[in-house]
Amino acid sequence: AEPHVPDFPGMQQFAGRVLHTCEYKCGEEFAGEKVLVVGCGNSGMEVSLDLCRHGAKPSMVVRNTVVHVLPKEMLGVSTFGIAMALLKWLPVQLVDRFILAAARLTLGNTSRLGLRRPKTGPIELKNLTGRTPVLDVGTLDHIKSGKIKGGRSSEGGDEGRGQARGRQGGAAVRRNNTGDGLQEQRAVLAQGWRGCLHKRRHAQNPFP
Ligand SMILES: NC(=O)C1=CN([C@@H]2O[C@H](COP(=O)(O)OP(=O)(O)OC[C@H]3O[C@@H](n4cnc5c(N)ncnc54)[C@H](OP(=O)(O)O)[C@@H]3O)[C@@H](O)[C@H]2O)C=CC1
Ligand SMILES: O=C(O)C(=O)Cc1c[nH]c2ccccc12
Repeated sequence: AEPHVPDFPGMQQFAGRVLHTCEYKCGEEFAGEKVLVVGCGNSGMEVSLDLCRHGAKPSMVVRNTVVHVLPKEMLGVSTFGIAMALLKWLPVQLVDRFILAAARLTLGNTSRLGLRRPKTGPIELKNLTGRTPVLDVGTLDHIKSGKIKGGRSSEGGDEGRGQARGRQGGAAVRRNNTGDGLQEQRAVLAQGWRGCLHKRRHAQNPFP
């Protein structure tokens, strides 16, 4: 797969350096800097957390705010492992209900952070559309405490996916709508990858 760097119009207007998550190594070099992170998939969440831990000030821009965030582990056991084990005995819908109850207990109500859950459960949704849940490794805590700022890209949202990707990403970078008016010095694009996996995922009807 290849890094997905949409060729969007706002990119030229962004004064700082832009890099893709594949070029991102460690948050150390970003210490003290405001950094824009575009995309809230697993990479965007992990990069934001790493930046935060290294004293940078990440702001995330999110296009599709309807997403399942699950704890990566529950009491030290991988959520994915638990889900797979339960699926041997129980139907998908029931395992989804269990996972969601556990997520609610450990992460709280994610919609208060602007991340609303899809109506379909995480495993069923994965089976239907290929969209994987976002596995939280501590990023949500920093979003809650305000150390990681969140903003929604101005255009589009939960519909108009696919074709409009580049344009919306442009708007996201241009707008810098995360609060204090200070321009981010650098942006990390966490918009995923282009490859066979991507094509397969978007060939089917996207959620909902
Ligand atoms: N520890 C782990 O388990 C990890 C797993 N991974 C996996 O690797 C794969 C790739 O992950 P990742 O690199 O995060 O990519 P993903 O495809 O999972 O996430 C990309 C994110 O960028 C957004 N995005 C894409 N294009 C645009 C655009 N033009 N404008 C604004 N937002 C945009 C997507 O939003 P939208 O939903 O709107 O399309 C989505 O939130 C995934 O399967 C992921 O689960 C990656 C890192 C760690
Ligand atoms: O991104 C990964 O590594 C996953 O395994 C994602 C995933 C797919 N289905 C799940 C059910 C519960 C927890 C994680 C996943």
